[in-house]
Amino acid sequence: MLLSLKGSFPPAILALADGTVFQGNSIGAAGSTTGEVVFNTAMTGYQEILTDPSYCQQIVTLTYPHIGNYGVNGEDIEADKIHAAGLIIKDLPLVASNFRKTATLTEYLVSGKTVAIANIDTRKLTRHLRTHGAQNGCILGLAEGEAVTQALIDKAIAAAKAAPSMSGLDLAKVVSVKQTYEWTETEWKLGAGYGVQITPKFHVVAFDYGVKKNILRMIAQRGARITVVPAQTPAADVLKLKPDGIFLANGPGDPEPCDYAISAVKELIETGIPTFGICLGHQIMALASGAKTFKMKFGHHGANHPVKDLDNGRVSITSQNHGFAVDEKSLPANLRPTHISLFDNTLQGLARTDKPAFCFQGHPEASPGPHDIGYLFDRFTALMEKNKTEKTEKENA
Ligand SMILES: NC(=O)CC[C@H](N)C(=O)O
Repeated sequence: MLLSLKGSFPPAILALADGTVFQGNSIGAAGSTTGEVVFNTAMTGYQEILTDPSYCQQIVTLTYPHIGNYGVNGEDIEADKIHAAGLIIKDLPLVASNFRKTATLTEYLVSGKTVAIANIDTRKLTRHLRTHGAQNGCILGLAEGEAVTQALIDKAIAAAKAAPSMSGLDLAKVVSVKQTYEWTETEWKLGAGYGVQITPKFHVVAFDYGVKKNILRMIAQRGARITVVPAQTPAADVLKLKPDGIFLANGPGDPEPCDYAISAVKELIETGIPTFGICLGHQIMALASGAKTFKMKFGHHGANHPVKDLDNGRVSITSQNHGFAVDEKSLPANLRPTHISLFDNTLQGLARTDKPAFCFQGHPEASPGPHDIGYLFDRFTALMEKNKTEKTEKENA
């Protein structure tokens, strides 16, 4: 199976910045791409991963060996285009089968102009990244009839070395929407597809730092209409929209240079409007509260990460995708740890002790991944409900 596949796809080169070279086959667009090479251990969800804006300028290697076996469809997207800079896999099965399939993975990668490489020893590559840390890489996908030469290998290594470091990169404002828009779509149901929120109780303003659609769906499902605003929207403009709740989205890059977001969030939390942050949003909330973030060695990317809720000892299996984390030693007195990773004890959740604001480092919307920690969306709704009731009582008093 693998032999026939190898014969039908042109060669490709994967070079890491430290000079390590792998050779495989090009299964996406021909051409070259660079980015930070990270590994993701999820067994399914390659389409959601490719379209997750948090993967902007990252090349994703999937440790699950068979990728592409259920093709792609029009529903499993987390954004309107592929955001990952490239894809690295082991085996592309010859047959893709699923009742929702509209195209094969290869067709999707080619139409999305995404460079991808298959037939790579992804276990070896992952061990390398775990030992030496995430690093920049380059995939060179050759055209039909082209052959690998030492000059091309040298070119790929040079491109990997020249790629910008993820530390210090503000990518939230790059991927963010430029215009405000309204969102009412709810969660997917078998046989019915996505629904629409027609009787919203709450109005949520969501900062788009690179938001995944399933987050918006899960908030809408719980009774909200959402106004999604660009990453650089000032706090005053958000307040004009009279939100019942504020949501801080996930997003790519380093949170530290996002000074516009940090100052807007600082101001908004002070107003007492319930605020919930996910991933980059979690890091921004921490920075806005006075904590610090740091770059991890190889980050957390997968759908099998155990996280402990420190309030009740409950362990959830969670979806994760981050390369930075909040430094526990830097927490101010009004920022309380609520969750930790059981893989490496890094911080996974925080809550303000003085304001109705909390955040989570992993991905409660999963997509892909288990739904164990979906209760955080209910917590956000409960905070909005409480705040609304208190406001009405005050007005009526
Ligand atoms: N998924 C995210 O929001 C990622 C946040 C941030 N870019 C990180 O890598 O840590």
